[in-house]
Amino acid sequence: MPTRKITRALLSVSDKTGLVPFAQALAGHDVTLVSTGGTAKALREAGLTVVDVAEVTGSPEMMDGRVKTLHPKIHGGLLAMRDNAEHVAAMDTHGIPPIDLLVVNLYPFEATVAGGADFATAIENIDIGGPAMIRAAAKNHAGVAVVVDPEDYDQVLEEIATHEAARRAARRRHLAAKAFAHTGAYDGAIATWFAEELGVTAPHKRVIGGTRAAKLRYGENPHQWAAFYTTAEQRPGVATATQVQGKELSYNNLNDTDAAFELVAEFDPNSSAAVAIIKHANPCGVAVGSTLAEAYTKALACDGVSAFGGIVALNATLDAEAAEEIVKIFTEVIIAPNASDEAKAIIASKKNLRLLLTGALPDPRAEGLTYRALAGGFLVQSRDNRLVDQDALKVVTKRKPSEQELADMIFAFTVAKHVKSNTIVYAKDGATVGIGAGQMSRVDSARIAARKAEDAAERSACPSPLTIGSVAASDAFFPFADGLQVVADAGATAVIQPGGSMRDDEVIAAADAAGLAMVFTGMRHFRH
Ligand SMILES: NC(=O)c1ncn([C@@H]2O[C@H](COP(=O)(O)O)[C@@H](O)[C@H]2O)c1NC=O
Repeated sequence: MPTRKITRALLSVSDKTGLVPFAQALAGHDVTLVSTGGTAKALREAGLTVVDVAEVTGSPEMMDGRVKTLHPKIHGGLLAMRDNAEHVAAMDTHGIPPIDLLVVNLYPFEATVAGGADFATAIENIDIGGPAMIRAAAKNHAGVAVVVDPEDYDQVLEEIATHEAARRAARRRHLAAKAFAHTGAYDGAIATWFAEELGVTAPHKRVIGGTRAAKLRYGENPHQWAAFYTTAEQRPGVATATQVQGKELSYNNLNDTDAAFELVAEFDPNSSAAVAIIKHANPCGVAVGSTLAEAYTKALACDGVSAFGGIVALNATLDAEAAEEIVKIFTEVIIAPNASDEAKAIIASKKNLRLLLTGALPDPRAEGLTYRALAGGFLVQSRDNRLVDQDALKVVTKRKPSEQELADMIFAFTVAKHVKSNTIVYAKDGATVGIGAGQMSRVDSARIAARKAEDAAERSACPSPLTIGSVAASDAFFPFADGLQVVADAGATAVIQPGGSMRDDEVIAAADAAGLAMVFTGMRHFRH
């Protein structure tokens, strides 16, 4: 069906960005403007001639705006098929003027609830007339162009100017698809809010709405396409960050940077500077220190080989001293809450290096959801926002840990929470000295971590691996004493683990026999 020239447009928008110049351009093409209360007022103030929706419907806006456009004279004008004789006759009979262009954006429901609105205010911000019109126009895209995003205004003006029928039809399909995604995400946000209000954690249906933030060059591998979508959550991190410099971020960069920043945010910047270096979403070095430079140097010493091409996350403003250290080796991404001008200038010497600034750290204790796609579905769970506190630890061995051991154990367990299971993390003096990640056997993780510490010692001409005199953290209990024995053989003097194995007694006995101090957290941190 050949698309009709746009001669009549209905504009009803909450976000009035770009509205006036767009409407002026439409008027310049002799398009009749029909509009609702606030939109009409804005257009008239700009000197434009507007037909009120109430004039078309013969019915006033009523019930605090709950009913404005919900009328056959509007919906008939949007839904009538232009090439259907019966539809056209119905328009004639009932005095329904066709609408060729619909420009609607919705009541800002997500922003309203994000601002802490009460229940009644949130309900009033559920747009009804807008989505009804959008869906009607999108269904009838053969006859109506539907615009839900001010970014598309120029595209429509171009369509009007060029009158290229074939391209116009194709574009209208794209606009319709975008419109349905828009109302779908809008309703998804309402449903999610409603479930939260009711305290329902696993509602019968769940909709995840996101807005494309970037088309990525490729996915995890070059033969996979990928894009990055952001939600309304506003959690500081890759989704909210400003990229100060560097190459375009890749799929893997985004995934790794997210892991890095979430890990480093566990450490309160008021207590200590913290740095995490991440590869393939696992840390290859994490440390705290009195300065970021000190923390970075300590983190790098853990596994300087793996750190090459890594992601560096910092829990405080990147300063010049730390920047000088970081640029000494090839790094893909730096993420920090902020950076000093001096630090930015130093990073600028590496033009490909991406620097992301978030303005804030994510709150590791905040509630939220995490998702994982499976074949034919997805898993949802609450975020792992917990961490054992020192007072809840249970000493299970004859020997009690020293203050230093205790501090290192909490540090190591915090890091272990962010390492793929099974994990064993050795730490000493506020720095990881060996990390075993993602093994199918806990014993292997313990061995790999110890082996990596040996390699690091060899590289730095250290007489012995730093696991000697270290503490070890295990993300989950030791099912048998064998894993604990590896840790003891590596020279660790204290162990932190959740406990809860059927064979805890055997594990405790092995720890006692080796003279280790061991504490149970009662809390597991699997991460798959
Ligand atoms: N009730 C209706 O018939 C109705 N029709 C359009 N709206 C919305 O009213 C807003 C624009 O209102 P105004 O032009 O008064 O600023 C738009 O977000 C639009 O989606 C409506 N409002 C809510 O449902």
